[in-house]
Amino acid sequence: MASSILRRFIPRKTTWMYGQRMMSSTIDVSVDEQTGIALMKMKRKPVNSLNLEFLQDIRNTIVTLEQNKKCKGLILTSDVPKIFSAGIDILEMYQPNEERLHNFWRALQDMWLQLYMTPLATIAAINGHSPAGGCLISISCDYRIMAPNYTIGLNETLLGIVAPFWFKDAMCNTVGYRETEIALALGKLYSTDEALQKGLVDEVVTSEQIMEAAQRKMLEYVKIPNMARAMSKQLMRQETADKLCSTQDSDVQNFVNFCLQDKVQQSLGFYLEQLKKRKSK
Ligand SMILES: CC/C=C\CCC/C=C/C(=O)SCCNC(=O)CCNC(=O)[C@H](O)C(C)(C)COP(=O)(O)OP(=O)(O)OC[C@H]1O[C@@H](n2cnc3c(N)ncnc32)[C@H](O)[C@@H]1OP(=O)(O)O
Repeated sequence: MASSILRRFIPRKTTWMYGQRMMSSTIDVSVDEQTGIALMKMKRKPVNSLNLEFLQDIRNTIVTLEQNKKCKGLILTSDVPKIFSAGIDILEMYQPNEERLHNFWRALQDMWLQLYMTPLATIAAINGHSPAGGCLISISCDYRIMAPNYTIGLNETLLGIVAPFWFKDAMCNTVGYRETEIALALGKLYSTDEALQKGLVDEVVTSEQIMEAAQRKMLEYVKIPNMARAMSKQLMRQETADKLCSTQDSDVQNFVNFCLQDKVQQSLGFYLEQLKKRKSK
């Protein structure tokens, strides 16, 4: 399965395990050993934005769960009200330290490869807004359930930046070429209903029902013989993952060069200002 990918990365250990519970400062995980279903709640306040350490924590958690023989499925959700994840922490890209910027992008790549190719069945219970990197996490799961009145999409162009090819590939694999082309150009944030209509999410239920719906669907997944299910996933996804695996270093360098451009820094600074202004209105 993803073992060729997994062997290449040895994650930093920051997640603690107490019996069936794992904790870090940004993630809460519990494993139900009867059903084989793990629940991971993201809790990096205020908006679950993805910084270097948070990305490493997410990846470590997936690795640890993969090593737990009793765990077959993972439900990802948020503990922050109304926000699944605000995507990449913009402060990682704005006025960055160059070495950290390298490490940050590598951590994002590694987290994505781990999540996208994990042999665990994965369901995103999207209980809040899910722009950009939040959308990437969602579309990297096997199944998506979303609560009403939130938004999801790859809105990078609105920040004056560009979704990398592997975000684009994951989106294309989910909603198709033409929809992705429109979505990326316009930085489209879909409402929950639009997302369902376009196949960006698979199911819509109320916030109150979302965990029950995710558990119900996950029971369907974990009932399937594990190896057959995991190999089918690999069949669908390996080619996409390999595209990044074979170009990880140059992808990091492209990202760093892109971010360090004055124009990009100006756009990010402007976007951050807008976020603050919006808040004070
Ligand atoms: C070659 C390739 C090059 C580049 C590729 C880069 C790919 C990038 C991928 C990304 O993920 S970029 C990030 C995109 N994310 C967004 O655009 C989301 C922006 N945020 C929002 O829209 C909203 O904050 C919200 C998520 C809808 C939540 O709204 P709410 O009203 O509940 O909160 P508020 O806006 O007041 O935010 C609280 C607090 O958090 C800060 N914040 C929000 N999002 C981010 C973020 N992504 N990174 C860092 N900080 C963020 C916001 O400024 C507020 O801060 P403050 O309390 O200090 O004012």
